[in-house]
Amino acid sequence: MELKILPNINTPEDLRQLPEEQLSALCEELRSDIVSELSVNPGHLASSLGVIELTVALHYVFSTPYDRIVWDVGHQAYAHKILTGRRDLFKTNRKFGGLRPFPSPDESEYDTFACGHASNSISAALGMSVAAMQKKEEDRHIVAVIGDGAMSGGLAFEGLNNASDKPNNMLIILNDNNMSIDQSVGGMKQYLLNLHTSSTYNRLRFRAARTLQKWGIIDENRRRTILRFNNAMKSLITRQKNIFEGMDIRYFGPMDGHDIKQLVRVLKEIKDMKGPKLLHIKTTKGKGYQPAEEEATIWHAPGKFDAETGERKVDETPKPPKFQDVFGETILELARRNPRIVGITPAMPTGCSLSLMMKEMPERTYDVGIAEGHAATFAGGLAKEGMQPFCNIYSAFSQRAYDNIIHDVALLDLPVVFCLDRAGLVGEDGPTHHGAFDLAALRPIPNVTIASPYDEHELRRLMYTAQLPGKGTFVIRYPRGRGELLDWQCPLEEVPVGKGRTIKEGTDLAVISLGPIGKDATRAIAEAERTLGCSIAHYDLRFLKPIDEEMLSEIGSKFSKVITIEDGVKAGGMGSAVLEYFSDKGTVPHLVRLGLPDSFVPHGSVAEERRLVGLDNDSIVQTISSLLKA
Ligand SMILES: Cc1ncc(C[n+]2csc(CCOP(=O)(O)OP(=O)(O)O)c2C)c(N)n1
Ligand SMILES: CC(=O)[C@@H](O)[C@H](O)COP(=O)(O)O
Ligand SMILES: [Mg+2]
Repeated sequence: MELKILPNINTPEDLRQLPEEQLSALCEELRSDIVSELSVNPGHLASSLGVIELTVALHYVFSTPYDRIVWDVGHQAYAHKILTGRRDLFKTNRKFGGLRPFPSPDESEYDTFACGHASNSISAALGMSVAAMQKKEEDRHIVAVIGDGAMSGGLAFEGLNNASDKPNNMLIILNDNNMSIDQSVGGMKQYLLNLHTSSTYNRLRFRAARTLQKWGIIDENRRRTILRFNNAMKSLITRQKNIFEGMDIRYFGPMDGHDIKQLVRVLKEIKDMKGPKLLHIKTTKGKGYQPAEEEATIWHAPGKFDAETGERKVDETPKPPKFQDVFGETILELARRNPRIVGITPAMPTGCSLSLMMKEMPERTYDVGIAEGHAATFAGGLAKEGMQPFCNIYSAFSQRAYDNIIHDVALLDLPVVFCLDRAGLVGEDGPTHHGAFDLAALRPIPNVTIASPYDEHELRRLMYTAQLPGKGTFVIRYPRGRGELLDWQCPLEEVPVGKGRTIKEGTDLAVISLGPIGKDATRAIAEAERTLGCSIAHYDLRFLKPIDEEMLSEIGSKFSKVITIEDGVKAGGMGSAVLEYFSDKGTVPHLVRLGLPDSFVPHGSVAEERRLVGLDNDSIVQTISSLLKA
């Protein structure tokens, strides 16, 4: 498509100069631009396509950046980036050193808050709205844009609850495409579907009030009073329980979120209304790009594709499985044998491959929505009554479940297996999504066993071990992406809890690793021995907790130089645990800890991120070389 309007839009101010009649054409140009760019530079496609009209309308009607738009998750904000002066840089989106994966105030004054983890927009926008009132900035508008999936999160409800109670003028836009990454689930989904029935009533109400104003029968103030009064009357007459209205948050909609003309009109009408309000728009995830509309889950983040044909570029050569698939296949295998096993995911069934078990055993699998804290406590309840839950949560999102794991699972010593996927550096999703903190955060919690597999076989064995009787709360963390074994289907055997393994003997120095980064350590050790002519021992700790004191004692007696390698923050992580052990014993070797620094690691490929933090092959070899000379 030839772009005629978009190249002239460098800021939202340029957009606001356009006549309204051109907005629709601009939306089509944005759509075409995003599809063509993402076909070669992958990212979150379907959600962004679904909010193009909304994005244009918001920047057209509101005075951004003075007015604040708070995006929820931020995976839908590509049109926002393009319209806010970042079109030229969009080809660097998600690349190392390039545009950030999600809106970030560090990057642009149009990006107003932290994005990446779902359901925070209402709380953040409420804070901003209350701040505007405190500062007497009565003319500043604050808009939160939240999806139906994110609306299922507990934090969103907490924000709504508070919004109805504190004076504020916030506008919440509920972008309802009836999809999360997978199918939307739960009562809120059903509730929003039912709300559709009130749409005709709302349309008529608006039209009637506008006509009365046009005819000069009522003025603007009166029209607003009537609309407000009508809302109250509607509740009285129909006793229809609209949860938002019931909480004194004025509700508008649902309306077609792709009708740019109507969107602009309605936003203009409601923007200056006082008090909290919610505009419910209905959109289609993937709008305007047929393959994405048809299979929104796949096109949530489709990888590279042919923009013309919609054919995804999938490399078919045989490869080792993704860790998530080893989890998915193994839990299914275990569940066939053990009828007490149930699977839980907070909104990531495809992402963590619990979908495999869901297909065969829908009655024993639970997608609980974007609700990590609930997922953990729900698992606790199941375990308390004798079930054996496997609760799979992405490591970064498990931060939301910290107290639930402590209070509702570990404290009761309940046998829940937490499988933390995407542990360690995740690549292009960047700092919000790196699984950096789980080891350090979970280590101090009593009653918890923490393990990480060296490879796919170990993941299977650890999963088998974790569901055996008496194993208590058990955490298994593993990374995003593929392992290295084509023949990953080993027999399911018990692993001795709290026992590490010697991968190779050596004499000059010991390397202790935890998890699949141990494979990288194995390679670096081989290179160091080859190039430096040294002999290095390699130990796979396997369990962070209970830590293998016997193995550490042996290492302490044999080596004065030790390197620890982990794919998590150094502060409080595995290296810290090893140091604590030696310190408690009174003999501390010269110990170098490799891991993530005390700073947020930016986005890029995993290889680039590892290089940056000193966890790539060359850095490990270099560290070995330096320590040998020390
Ligand atoms: C706390 C948290 N849990 C899970 C995710 C993963 N996630 C990202 S987008 C998304 C779906 C969001 O659905 P919705 O808000 O409806 O937006 P849509 O993709 O439909 O536009 C999920 C589950 C996340 N980013 N944050
Ligand atoms: C925006 C978001 O949080 C998810 O879409 C996330 O990017 C998924 O990550 P994976 O690609 O690792 O499943
Ligand atoms: Mg949605």
